[in-house]
Amino acid sequence: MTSRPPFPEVSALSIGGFVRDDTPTPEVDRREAVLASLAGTVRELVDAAIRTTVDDGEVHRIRDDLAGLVDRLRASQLPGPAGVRFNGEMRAWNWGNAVVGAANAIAPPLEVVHDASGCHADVVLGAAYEGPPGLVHGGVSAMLLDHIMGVTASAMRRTTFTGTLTMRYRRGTPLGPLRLEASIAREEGRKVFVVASIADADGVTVEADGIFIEPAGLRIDPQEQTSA
Ligand SMILES: CCCCC/C=C\C/C=C\C/C=C\C/C=C\CCCC(=O)SCCNC(=O)CCNC(=O)[C@H](O)C(C)(C)COP(=O)(O)OP(=O)(O)OC[C@H]1O[C@@H](n2cnc3c(N)ncnc32)[C@H](O)[C@@H]1OP(=O)(O)O
Repeated sequence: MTSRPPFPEVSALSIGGFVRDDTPTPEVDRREAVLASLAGTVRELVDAAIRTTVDDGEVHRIRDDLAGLVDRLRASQLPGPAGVRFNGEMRAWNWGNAVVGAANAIAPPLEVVHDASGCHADVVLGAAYEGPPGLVHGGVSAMLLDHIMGVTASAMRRTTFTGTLTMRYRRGTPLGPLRLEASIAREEGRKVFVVASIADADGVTVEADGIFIEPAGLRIDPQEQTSA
């Protein structure tokens, strides 16, 4: 769910839990589309469950039907979470990610676009993301900003973790269409300082700044990269 700038090839097979997986990109794309289709319907289910007013008996019948579907999905499962994988073309996939995971109905999902100044994303948040009445939960705002800021800091060419994240909630963020923007303010060694915001049609609702750190052990040595 992330558009990709060019990424230098790395020779290492797996780095810090990021798993090198040589599934060809067309096969990754095909499977991702299948799982995204399922997640889209599950997302509809979440919204429908929150907002349903059908009677109790119907709720119980639907629950029983859904339990059967869960059993069918459980027929073949990964042993743990989906993780992050990438192939030799640096096609990365993190289908369980809480913010952008294609297979994760909890993720809005955010579709992050890299632009000249950093990253942006347009997203529509519905009833599943509510905190105060009609407004986005503050933790959800922080989660989405953390992700887009992390992606901005890493620019898909290095791995960065959130070190410190500071939020300023200027006014309530209404559920509905929103725009997130993030850019790098400055860098100091392994520290990347990122600023970001969420805005609705009337302007900025949340501002954030954060320090994202490239862990020493995950640093990609430019000498290790090849252009072949
Ligand atoms: C490699 C190939 C991979 C290919 C993969 C391709 C694509 C990837 C695709 C998808 C990626 C998916 C998702 C990623 C995107 C977004 C995710 C959102 C971000 C997150 O959700 S991420 C989870 C939450 N995050 C954590 O779980 C961090 C836990 N923590 C740690 O892992 C360490 O704690 C760490 C790394 C933070 C530091 O560890 P460290 O050992 O490197 O740090 P060290 O002590 O050496 O300090 C070095 C300098 O940073 C300063 N410093 C240290 N800590 C600081 C802090 N907290 N705040 C501010 N400054 C700090 C020092 O003061 C010093 O500064 P100075 O040099 O000036 O003295």
